[in-house]
Amino acid sequence: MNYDSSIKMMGISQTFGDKTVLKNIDLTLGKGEIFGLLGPSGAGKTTLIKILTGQLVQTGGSAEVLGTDTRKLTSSIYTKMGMVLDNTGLYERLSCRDNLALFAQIYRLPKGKIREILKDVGLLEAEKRPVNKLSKGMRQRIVMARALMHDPEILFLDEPGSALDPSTVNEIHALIRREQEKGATVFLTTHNMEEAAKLCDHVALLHEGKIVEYGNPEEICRKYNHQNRIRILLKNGREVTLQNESDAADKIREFFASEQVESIHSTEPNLETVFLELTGRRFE
Ligand SMILES: Nc1ncnc2c1ncn2[C@@H]1O[C@H](COP(=O)(O)OP(=O)(O)OP(=O)(O)O)[C@@H](O)[C@H]1O
Repeated sequence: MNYDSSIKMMGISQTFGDKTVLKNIDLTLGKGEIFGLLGPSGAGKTTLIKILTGQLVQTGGSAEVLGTDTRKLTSSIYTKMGMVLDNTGLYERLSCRDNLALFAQIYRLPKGKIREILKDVGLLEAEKRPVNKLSKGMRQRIVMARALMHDPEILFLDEPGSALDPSTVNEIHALIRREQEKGATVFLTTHNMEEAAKLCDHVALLHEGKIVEYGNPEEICRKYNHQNRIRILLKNGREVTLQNESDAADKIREFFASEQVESIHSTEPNLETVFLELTGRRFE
C-alpha cells in the first residue's frame, strides 16, 4: 500500500458522555520520526493512543496508520505495529524467554530471535526468571523486547520512562533511538518534558483536548525566547544577566579576559515553561 505518512489524524475528537476529551486533533507523523505527545495527567494522551491502535473508536474525525483507517486495522497491519501500553499483558509466572516465545510464535519468528532481543535489552542472564520476579526496570525492558522483537514499522509507547530510574530510562531511550535508526516511526506519550526534549523530532503539547503547540522541541523553545538574555555565573558567585545583543559579546570577552567566568547559560525557556506560558498550568 502507498502512503506518504506513517500516521495521519484528521479532526479526531472524543467525548465520553458529556465530557469532551479530544477536540479536533490534526497531526501527521512522517516515516522514521520520533513524535512525542505531551500533556499533564488526564490530558487525553492514552485516549489518543487507544484510537490510533484500534482499541477505541473515536466519536469524530478519522485517522490512518500505515495508510489504513484505524477503524479497519487488520492483523497484517498489527504485525507492523509494536506497543508498550499500560496493561502490559505479560504472563507473570512464565519466564522472560517463554513470554517472548509466545509472541515469537504469533509473529512466526525464528527461535534465534528470542535470544537476540533478550541480549539487545540486556536480559539474557535473566531469561529463565519468571516475570513476577523482575525489578520494575527489567519489567519495562521485557515489555520493550516484546514490542520490538518483530521489527515493527510503528512503535506506540505510552509513558515509556515513567517511574523508572535514570539509568533504565537511558537504556530505554537508546532502544527507541535504535528502532528509529532501523527506520521505525515512534509515537510516544509522556508528561516528562525533559524526556521529550531529548528524544523527539517533533512534539505536540496537549491541553484540555487541544494541541496548543506543535514542532521541533528546540524550535519551540526558541520561538518562546522573548527575553533573549544570557546569564553568566562568575567565579566569585555573582550572577550577571545581559541582553543578547551585539554589545554583550564585548562584556563577555572582558569577563573571560579577567578569568572571572564560571559558566555561561542562555535563558531560553524549556518546554515546561512554554506550556506554562500557553496554558497557565504547570505539568504535574
Ligand atoms: N472509557 C472512558 N470513559 C470515561 N472517561 C474516560 C474514559 N477513558 C478516559 N476517560 C477520561 O478521559 C480523560 C483523559 O484520560 P487519558 O487516560 O487519555 O489521559 P492521559 O493524558 O493519558 O492521562 P495520564 O497521563 O494520567 O495517563 C480523563 O479525564 C479520563 O478520566
